This record gives sequence, structure tokens and C-alpha cells, in this order.
Amino acid sequence: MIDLRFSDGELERQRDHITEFIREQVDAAGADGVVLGLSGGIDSTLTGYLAVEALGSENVHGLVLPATVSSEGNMSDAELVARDLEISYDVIEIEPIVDSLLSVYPEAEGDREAVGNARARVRGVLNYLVANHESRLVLGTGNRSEAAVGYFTKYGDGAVDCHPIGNLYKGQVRQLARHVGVPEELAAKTATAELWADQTDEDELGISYETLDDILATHIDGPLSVAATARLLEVDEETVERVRGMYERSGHKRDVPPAPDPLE
Ligand SMILES: Nc1ncnc2c1ncn2[C@@H]1O[C@H](COP(=O)(O)OP(=O)(O)OC[C@H]2O[C@@H]([n+]3cccc(C(=O)O)c3)[C@H](O)[C@@H]2O)[C@@H](O)[C@H]1O
Ligand SMILES: Nc1ncnc2c1ncn2[C@@H]1O[C@H](COP(=O)(O)OP(=O)(O)OP(=O)(O)O)[C@@H](O)[C@H]1O
Ligand SMILES: [Mg+2]
Repeated sequence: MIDLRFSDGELERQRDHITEFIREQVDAAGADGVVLGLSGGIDSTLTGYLAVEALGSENVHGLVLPATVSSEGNMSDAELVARDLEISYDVIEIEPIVDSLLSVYPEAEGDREAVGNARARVRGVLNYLVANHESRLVLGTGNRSEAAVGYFTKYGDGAVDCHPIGNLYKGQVRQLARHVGVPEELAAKTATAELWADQTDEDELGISYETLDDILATHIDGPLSVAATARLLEVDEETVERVRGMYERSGHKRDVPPAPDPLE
């Protein structure tokens, strides 16, 4: 294991850096604040806290968007975060919208991944409905660990205007959350996309965030080879190769969609 934790000084610098980034993004767009989806999970909770620090409560709008597979605990935590932050928020049930999609394309019914990703995309549509109507930016909540392995829905939770915590590994997200005052029960929660019942990030990815963060920092974002990374972290080379494979296969999600070069 390597130590990716920030020092106290670095935590304060990250906090200033990210809040400044949010203000700059809003100012540059001439927007009237931001909207973000609140899931009760740590990524959206931290992003909400930093947005309120950056812009003030009156300029942050939260959307709590339960599906039938959402746990009551997460949805009540999402509302708790909105109330603690004193931001305006709406609770909108998304399942009728997902059902209406399946009513026109019933072939996808029962396809867990397709329907789960549709839930994430319906949330993206609602975020932009509010953003358009209220002249706001949509804040993304993705972190570096998810982005690097493509663990997000293309044009779902990936459909956003900026990624304030996009340079933090998952462990650093938890550390910064604790530093800015997110309650421990939220900071310590198991990460879940909640796109289907009983889903957890670590089960689906097949690796702990602790190991994933270390491999990303050492091999994908750092200079060490597969073999050197495996030696340093005392993990199998196959584990490092697997992360490298996820990184390479998900490049299309991080890039602008390509078009052919102009004819010469
Ligand atoms: N090489 C390529 N070049 C260009 N496009 C390519 C492509 N390969 C697939 N595609 C396109 O991408 C699509 C697949 O990508 P996508 O639709 O995203 O679907 P996919 O990556 O299969 O699924 C999303 C994954 O992210 C997870 N997730 C989603 C949302 C939130 C969270 C969370 O924890 O926060 C996690 C979810 O559990 C699942 O494991 C294909 O249907 C195809 O349209
Ligand atoms: N029920 C929901 N209501 C509103 N937004 C949601 C909901 N579920 C997911 N989202 C949005 O999708 C984003 C991606 O989900 P993801 O699970 O990665 O993040 P999280 O729930 O904030 O944190 P964690 O990864 O620790 O569970 C959330 O941060 C949130 O913005
Ligand atoms: Mg979640």
C-alpha cells in the first residue's frame, strides 16, 4: 500500500482550489449557480458541500431522484444533506420516466445494465432541465478513480458541465469530505451506484478502492511499469493488468466523440 492521504495543509489547499474552480466555472459561463444530483453518497455530498462553500446556499439547487431500487436510507441522507446545507431541492421519482421509456421499447425490459444506465441518463435529463430553466451549470460528482476505469454511465452521470472532484482518488474524496465537515456516517458509507438492487462499486469492479487507487496512482497516472507496480504494492501482475485494461477500454468515455478527418 502507498499513502495517498493529503496532509492537513494539502487538504486546505484542495478545498480552496476546488471552491475557486467552481466559482471560476460559474463566472466564466455567466451562470446563476449550479444544480447537482444528491444521492446520499459521498461523491455528491462532498461536491454539494464544496459548491455551497464556493457559491453560497442560494446558488446551489439539489435534485434527489429516487428510483425503485434506491434505498430509503440513501434517499433520506440525500435530503438530510440538502437541509443541512440549506439549499433548495426537489424530490422527483424517476421510475415513471424509466417505465415510459420501456413502454416504447419493451425489448430492454429486464436488461439490468441497460435499464440501470437509463436511470442514470434520466437523471441527467432532469439535471439539464433545471440547468436550462434556471441558467445554472450541472456539477458533476465523478472522481478520478471512477473516471479512470470508466465506472460511470456515458451521458448519464457523465453528462455534466464540470468535475470539481475529478482529480481526487476515492480515498481522498473520503478524506476531504471529513475535513470539510461531512458527517462520519456519510463519509464512511459503502459506495454504490444504486442502478440495480444490491449493487456496490467494489463488488462490480472486482477490486477494493484502496487497491484501485494505489494502482492508478502508481501505474496509470504514475510512471511505474506493470511489474514494478505489482512489486511495490504486493499485488498480482494480473490485477494491475486488469486495471490497465479497464482504463484502456473506457477511453471512449473520457474523449470527445470522434469524427473522420476532413478529406484532403
Ligand atoms: N470502444 C468504444 N468506442 C466508442 N463507444 C463505445 C465503445 N465501447 C462502447 N461504447 C459505447 O458505450 C456504451 C457503453 O457505455 P455505458 O452506456 O456507460 O455502459 P457501461 O459502461 O456498460 O455501464 C456503465 C457502468 O458504470 C457503472 N456506473 C454507472 C453510473 C454510476 C456509477 C457510479 O458508481 O457512480 C457507476 C455501472 O454500474 C456500469 O458498470 C456502449 O453501449 C456503446 O454505445
Ligand atoms: N438517487 C439519486 N438522486 C439524485 N442523483 C443521483 C441519484 N443516484 C445517483 N445520482 C447522481 O449520480 C452520481 C453518481 O453516483 P455515484 O454513486 O458515483 O456517486 P455518489 O452516490 O455520490 O457516491 P458513492 O460513489 O460513494 O455512492 C451521484 O453523485 C449523483 O449526482
Ligand atoms: Mg452512489
